[in-house]
Amino acid sequence: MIGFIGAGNIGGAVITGLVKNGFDSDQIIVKGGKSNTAKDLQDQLGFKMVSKIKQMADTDVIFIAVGQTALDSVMTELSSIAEGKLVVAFTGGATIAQLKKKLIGAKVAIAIPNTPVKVGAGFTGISYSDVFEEADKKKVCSILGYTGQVVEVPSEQLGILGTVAGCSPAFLDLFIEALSDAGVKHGLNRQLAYDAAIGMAIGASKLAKQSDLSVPELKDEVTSPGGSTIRGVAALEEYGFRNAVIKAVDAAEGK
Ligand SMILES: NC(=O)C1=CN([C@@H]2O[C@H](COP(=O)(O)OP(=O)(O)OC[C@H]3O[C@@H](n4cnc5c(N)ncnc54)[C@H](OP(=O)(O)O)[C@@H]3O)[C@@H](O)[C@H]2O)C=CC1
Ligand SMILES: O=C(O)[C@@H]1CCC=N1
Repeated sequence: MIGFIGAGNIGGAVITGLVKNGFDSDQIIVKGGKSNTAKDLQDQLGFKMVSKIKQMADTDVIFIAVGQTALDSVMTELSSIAEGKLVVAFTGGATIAQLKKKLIGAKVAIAIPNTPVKVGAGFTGISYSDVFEEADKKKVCSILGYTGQVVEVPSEQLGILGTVAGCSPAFLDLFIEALSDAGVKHGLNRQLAYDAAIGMAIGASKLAKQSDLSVPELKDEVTSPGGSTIRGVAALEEYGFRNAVIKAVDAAEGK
């Protein structure tokens, strides 16, 4: 059995990705918060729910999907049943030391999934505490693997990886929205503009993943000499697109 404490945006996305991609919902126990969010998801996906964390004693892996403000009280409640379990927190800014201190006897890890986990196309960075054995890592990856790629990184790189993969769906959504606005400005209807922008983002990403060419070489393939694309690229650079993206990452990192 696996448990989730919190089923909000990211907890709910991971649970949805698991169940929609074949993980048995009977093997999932969820403890939700104060609102109906977790209950509403249960109505769609059919997992078990409990009202107290101590009722999750039968689980061997627990995912904590609450924010920083709730983390401390959740860990206090979890500590009575944590021994021997694998506990993976999604909480941004949490540290392995912080988890280890409260969850005595548990093997702790921190993971930063991104919202595409919901459709099995996620990218999750994960850092394990030193007591994690290969078999433990395999167990966690075999679960999160239902939701997409899982990549282990040293804990000092988890923050930036979490920003580049975890915050950036919002940045890409902003780009898609802006591209669609531009299409509408030039006469496309809104739906067609979104279909074109989203279809392009999926296709260009798939090409970048599968092609032998590098990302700049793929860009060069689109920019015909004297053509329209290079004029657009030049305008993006003139308005600081690359710098805006780097500054967005700096800001997300608190720098
Ligand atoms: N959103 C994202 O893309 C990502 C978020 N994260 C991190 O995950 C954490 C949560 O973010 P996010 O999902 O966006 O936030 P949400 O507010 O959407 O979800 C948090 C959930 O925690 C629940 N909760 C609060 N207290 C408890 C409790 N004591 N027991 C059980 N559930 C509880 C809340 O329930 P209720 O509202 O019903 O009280 C809420 O549904 C943050 O630290 C964030 O940094 C990490 C990766 C990606
Ligand atoms: O905005 C946040 O804090 C979280 C971390 C990664 C994505 N969302």
